[in-house]
Amino acid sequence: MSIHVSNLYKSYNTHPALKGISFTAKPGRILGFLGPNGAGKSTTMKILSGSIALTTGTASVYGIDILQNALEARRHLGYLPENNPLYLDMYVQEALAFAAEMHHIPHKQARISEVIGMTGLIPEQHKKISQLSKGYRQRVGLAQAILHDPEVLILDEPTSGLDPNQLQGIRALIKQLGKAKTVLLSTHIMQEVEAICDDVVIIHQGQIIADFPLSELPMRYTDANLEALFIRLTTTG
Ligand SMILES: Nc1ncnc2c1ncn2[C@@H]1O[C@H](COP(=O)(O)OP(=O)(O)OP(=O)(O)O)[C@@H](O)[C@H]1O
Repeated sequence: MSIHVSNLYKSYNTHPALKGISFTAKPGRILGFLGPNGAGKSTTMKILSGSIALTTGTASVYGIDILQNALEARRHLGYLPENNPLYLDMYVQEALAFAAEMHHIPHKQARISEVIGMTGLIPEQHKKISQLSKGYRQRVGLAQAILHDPEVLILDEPTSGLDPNQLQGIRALIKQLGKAKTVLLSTHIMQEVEAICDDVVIIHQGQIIADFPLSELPMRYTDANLEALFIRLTTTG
């Protein structure tokens, strides 16, 4: 019940980006949200985070309807948007203090220090964001997303463009976070899904074409692995 999407439609002017999608992401599990470029992943995540409006349908975060009670739904949600927009001129501590202020977090400095520790930012915490490597910038984005300790995390391609060392660190962090939270994660890296996700939803041309627990892949499909299944489902029909 942590993220529930029901019959969701979204059109950009006349272009239908989502054509009635429904799925559920469950607490304590990481859901890999997969699909080719332009399938509708970011659109879905933006709607859930309240960044853009839906056309029709319903969605809830932590049991709270995102239209009827948008502010309350957002309190329970941490969102890392695609391309992780950050204020490059800010220092790490400053950016987190700004985010803490927005969320009205009590004992601000203690929580910032805690999150800096959790996200492995201690060695970089006194730098400007513009001085950080891409991997550390992702950590700042994640730190901002988890600062208010939301039950639900929406991460739009959190590992894109990272080198293998940075990848490993960020994946370990997401896996750790996923033990206690509901995580909806989009990625194009099938290996990553196999490494950290519990559930898989595949979207293609604005429609859900697969929705299953990863452990059931061999029982449900004859494809050799997730990549083979993804390619078969998104290049036919
Ligand atoms: N602001 C917009 N205006 C018009 N069309 C848009 C807009 N944003 C997205 N679209 C279109 O909606 C569809 C879904 O796009 P979306 O960004 O949700 O896909 P995605 O699955 O996140 O893709 P990618 O993997 O490339 O990030 C695409 O056809 C895209 O061109």
